[in-house]
Amino acid sequence: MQGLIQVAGVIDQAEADLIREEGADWLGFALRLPAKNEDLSEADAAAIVKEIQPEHRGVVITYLTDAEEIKTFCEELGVTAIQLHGDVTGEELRKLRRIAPDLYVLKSLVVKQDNLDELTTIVDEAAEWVDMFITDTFNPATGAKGATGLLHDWSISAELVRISPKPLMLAGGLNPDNVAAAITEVRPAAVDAHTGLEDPVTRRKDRTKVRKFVQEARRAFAELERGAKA
Ligand SMILES: O=C(O)c1ccccc1N[C@@H]1O[C@H](COP(=O)(O)O)[C@@H](O)[C@H]1O
Repeated sequence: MQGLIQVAGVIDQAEADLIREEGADWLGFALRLPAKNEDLSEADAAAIVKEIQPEHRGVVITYLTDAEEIKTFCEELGVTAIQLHGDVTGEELRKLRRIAPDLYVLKSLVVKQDNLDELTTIVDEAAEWVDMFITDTFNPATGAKGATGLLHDWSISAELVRISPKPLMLAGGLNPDNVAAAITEVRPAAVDAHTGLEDPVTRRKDRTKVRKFVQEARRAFAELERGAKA
């Protein structure tokens, strides 16, 4: 699982193809969000997921918090991984593991200014029931907990990497120009980006940005591994 690259916010088949062609591992589909501002329909997402080959993986990014609803939704879409950005309780995470033991669960840790203690408690309570954590940035101006395009204090994510018994994916404002530095500083198992890979005018993924993001991330992960072996 070390050195994994996810690109989030898939809009359509062409974008999914672009992301796979440029070498990212996982594709994130943002669905069932509170503001109902999804980029694609659930039917379109299911059709794209169906075509994803085993070397890649479709991940649903959502604010759902009810274990039964999450399980049913994943089955409907045909996905085997879910990224939970809502305030899902430990009880629901435990239930989800019980009713969907093969579902790969990522739990978000929303980084604010001074909430390391709060996030540490979430890691302690949730680690048994999830497969990976993802740190993402809170935007106090909008209340958004993901796809903000904003960086957060990487020292918080680095500390969470140190204390977490489960691997951690770093997200929040990553782009081709900062992903290598982020990997070097935080030492995550995975990275993930959405808005930093888009063309600002069309709001679609920019092939050159996705390519450079993947290249830079692969290079930085390889350096980490070399350092770990030395
Ligand atoms: O991708 C989305 O639309 C989304 C919506 C709601 C919550 C999370 C979402 N995406 C996640 O946020 C990170 C960071 O985004 P950005 O790079 O800062 O724009 C993204 O990678 C998704 O995992």
